[in-house]
Amino acid sequence: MESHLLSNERFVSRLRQVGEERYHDKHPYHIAMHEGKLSPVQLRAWIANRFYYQKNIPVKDALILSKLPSREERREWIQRIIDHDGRDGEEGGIEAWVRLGEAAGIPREEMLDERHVLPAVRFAVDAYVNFCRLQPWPIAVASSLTELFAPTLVSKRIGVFLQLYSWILPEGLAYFQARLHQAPRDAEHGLSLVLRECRNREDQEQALSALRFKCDVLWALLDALSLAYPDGDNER
Ligand SMILES: O=C(O)c1cc(C(=O)O)c2c(n1)C(=O)C(=O)c1cc(C(=O)O)[nH]c1-2
Repeated sequence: MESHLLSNERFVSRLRQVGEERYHDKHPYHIAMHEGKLSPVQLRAWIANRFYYQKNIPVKDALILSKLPSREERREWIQRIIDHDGRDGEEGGIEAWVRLGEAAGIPREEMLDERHVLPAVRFAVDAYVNFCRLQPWPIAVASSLTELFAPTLVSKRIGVFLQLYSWILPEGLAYFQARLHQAPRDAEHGLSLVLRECRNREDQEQALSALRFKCDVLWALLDALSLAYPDGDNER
């Protein structure tokens, strides 16, 4: 393996390359979603399973928060937890995701009691939380850098849902709208921390591996959905 430090420019381009190769927008289930080809059953299954990812995001962010060395860094990072958990007067992303489910016809209690969450989805998401629990914080932060690729996709998804899944009530899309400004801010902050902290090639390679691992988490989630909700099977 090469051992020289990558320039910031080269390092960022390697990080982006990970997304180009294996971000979840390349998964057949995701491609079908964005082509309007998912049945209501398949799309509801995606929403109900992604809820388990959403509810665990602030948990993994709290684990990272607990390791950040300075007050300034914690002050910035804590916003991610507030974005998802909300606070008085702000509903937050988890509640917005429940409302997305309701707009798609999934009763609130069915989202909250996790009855639709597939075992492999649970294992993949738990693996992400545990990765952030166990890894050094700059590597855990690197795993969040899928957020570099999310905004373009989420902005496309708003149009896709409005046009191709018009049976979903448009007020359910508030979650995605909020992410359009939250995700670029989070990605920029995360990237600045990773660039600052990864000061040798080994660290940089670990950060790249962390990002590949995270892409695999998102990919595994869609693999599980493909298996449980194959094309042409609208009964479950
Ligand atoms: O809908 C998506 O395609 C998508 C992808 C990702 C991602 O790439 O991990 C996140 C989100 N959405 C998202 O809404 C979100 O809050 C989020 C937080 C994180 C993270 O790892 O910290 N990823 C993502």
